[in-house]
Amino acid sequence: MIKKLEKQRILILGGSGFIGNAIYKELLPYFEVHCTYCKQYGAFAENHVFHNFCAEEDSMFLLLNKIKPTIIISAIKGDSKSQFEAHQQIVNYALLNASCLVLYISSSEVFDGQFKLPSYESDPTLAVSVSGKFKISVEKLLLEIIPSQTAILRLPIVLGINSPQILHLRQCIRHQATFEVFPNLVITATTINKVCQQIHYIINQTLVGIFHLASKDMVHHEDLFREITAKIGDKMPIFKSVFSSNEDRYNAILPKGNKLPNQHQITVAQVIEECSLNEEIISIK
Ligand SMILES: NC(=O)C1=CN([C@@H]2O[C@H](COP(=O)(O)OP(=O)(O)OC[C@H]3O[C@@H](n4cnc5c(N)ncnc54)[C@H](OP(=O)(O)O)[C@@H]3O)[C@@H](O)[C@H]2O)C=CC1
Ligand SMILES: Cc1cn([C@H]2C[C@H](O)[C@@H](COP(=O)(O)OP(=O)(O)O[C@H]3O[C@@H](C)C(=O)[C@@H](O)[C@H]3O)O2)c(=O)[nH]c1=O
Repeated sequence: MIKKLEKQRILILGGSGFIGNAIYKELLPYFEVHCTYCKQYGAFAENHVFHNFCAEEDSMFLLLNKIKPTIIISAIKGDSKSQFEAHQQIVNYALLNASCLVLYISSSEVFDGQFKLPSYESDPTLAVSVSGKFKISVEKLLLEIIPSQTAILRLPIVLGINSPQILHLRQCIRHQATFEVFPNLVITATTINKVCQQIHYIINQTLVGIFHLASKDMVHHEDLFREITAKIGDKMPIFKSVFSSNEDRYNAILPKGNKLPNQHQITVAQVIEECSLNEEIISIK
């Protein structure tokens, strides 16, 4: 039995989601972990460590004072005003609890307004999408007010054998359906297993700052999915190439100034390998 670190109590906002639930499963054997869900009552209402929280209806202040977390991981979706207000409550709570660590799951979308080059941790953010601008606003809120308690975890597209994207790809292969790819989009990628390992390490080391939890090399979006498909088997979906410009466009975040140790890094080849594990393993999982 792995000894739980009694002192830490973790609250995962969005613990019913793809990323949040994977983090929950990763940390559960080691820490006291609480999660929130919003609409997925069926799956989580009976679980006593899952608390119903929808940002536009419920009070983050009450939730935080009920759970009294020492680590907060924000993995909720949405780019509304209520999500921002919820994060303002998180900041107020952290100001009163100086040892509380806040991990914010951000995204490569914070750089979707500049596409000439890949982006590094210290590059100025620039977004054109609503979600990218929203994430920048939360990053700024946390970094300006509680910088010594904040870890900004920027993620690229997160894959893995049970990830929504790969399950969608397998469906498109099975039913010969169209799968959208971007031939001139240069991205980085990662897997949910690697993200969970990295977040576990960041918590154990109580690291703060900005992290690009992405592959250390880049790939064209279309090539990534074609290579995964080729490794899965000899059937293909109908790849629908979507061109948004003639020359290469980057939406790639690279780790550089804040790298984790080698064993916590990942390459595109490793992402492809992990995503193309055969289905038998999926059924065991
Ligand atoms: N998936 C990816 O590849 C990447 C994701 N990210 C970011 O990670 C975060 C989580 O993404 P992902 O796990 O894929 O998303 P999911 O849609 O799988 O999960 C979203 C979570 O947020 C909860 N939620 C939805 N609406 C609200 C609301 N109004 N108030 C409170 N909680 C709400 C959901 O609860 P419920 O389902 O119970 O309603 C769920 O727990 C997002 O911020 C996303 O931008 C960043 C980069 C890549
Ligand atoms: C849909 C779309 C995506 N993209 C880019 C964005 C991203 O780098 C890559 C994959 O986007 P998808 O929406 O297909 O991936 P997907 O995994 O569906 O979406 C995730 O992407 C990451 C980056 C996030 O930040 C998450 O919030 C989530 O949006 O393709 C475009 O350039 N144009 C588009 O029209």
